[in-house]
Amino acid sequence: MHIEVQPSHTYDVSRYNILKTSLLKTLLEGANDVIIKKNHAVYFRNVSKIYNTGTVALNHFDFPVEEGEFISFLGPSGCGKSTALRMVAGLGTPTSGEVTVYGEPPEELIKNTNDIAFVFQDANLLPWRSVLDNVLLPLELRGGNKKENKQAAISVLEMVGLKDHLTSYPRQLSGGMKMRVSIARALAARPKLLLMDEPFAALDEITRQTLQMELLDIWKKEKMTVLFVTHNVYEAVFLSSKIAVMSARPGRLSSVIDVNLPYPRELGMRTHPAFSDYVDRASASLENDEKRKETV
Ligand SMILES: Nc1ncnc2c1ncn2[C@@H]1O[C@H](COP(=O)(O)OP(=O)(O)OP(=O)(O)O)[C@@H](O)[C@H]1O
Repeated sequence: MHIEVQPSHTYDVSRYNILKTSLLKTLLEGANDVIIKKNHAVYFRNVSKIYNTGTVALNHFDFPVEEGEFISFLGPSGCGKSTALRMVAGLGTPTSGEVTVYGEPPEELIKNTNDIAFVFQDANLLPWRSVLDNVLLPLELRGGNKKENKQAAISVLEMVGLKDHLTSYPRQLSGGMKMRVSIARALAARPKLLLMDEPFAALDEITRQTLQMELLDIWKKEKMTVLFVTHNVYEAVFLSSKIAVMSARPGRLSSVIDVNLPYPRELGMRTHPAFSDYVDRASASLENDEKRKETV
């Protein structure tokens, strides 16, 4: 006999143990193969994506993401990182295979919940709205209590260090500040899953490092799952609990690297030999893939 168990979205240890106990009973009564599935925030199951131009952006991409992880998608330009991320946000569907978020189609969650939020490389702020009003926008679109919405927006703006700029306009902000507003806007509705597509790529190195630290703080505080697209090996190692290295187009999963460096991560960590080892492993995985491609 073969039994599969999918625990509910919210990880509840006591329920899980009761489940295990009753399964054990079943097992003793005759089952011989029990699989307890982990809670998955996102699951790419054998996903392929062929655009109508004929471009194969993803090819049999298979990757589970557990709740609470910080995952980076690392890979060369055009390998399908954004395509994969956009599908998780319900912006595009697989040609074959399946993407689920908390076991459901992402379009359903986008329609019915605030569970998924997206931060793009460009902050995409509305120039005629103040910082506070930009962050309020998605909350207003969802309706709800005006006073509570305002409180929620102010609270996330405090979290990203912008509480003194509520009435400023985007033209008065630096690139780093604009990105902070964009992150605050994504966080305002307290998503469970934050999707980030090269959010720091256009920033100078110092601002990028500061925002990386702040993002890790927020991730820990909010207990979210983060999917983060980057080309940058150092950024991937510094931020991630796990790196999904993708091969050049058509995008496949080339390797998965568990980054077992402790959190909180300090900037000084970048000079540690263990950090360099992970950078070497991720770089080697990217290079091997390039070589494989050349010999095909
Ligand atoms: N809407 C589209 N129609 C046709 N082709 C597309 C579309 N979007 C992306 N592509 C192609 O699919 C491939 C993967 O694109 P994608 O943007 O997912 O890659 P990426 O890894 O995120 O690249 P980059 O790191 O340069 O942003 C590329 O060849 C791209 O040109």
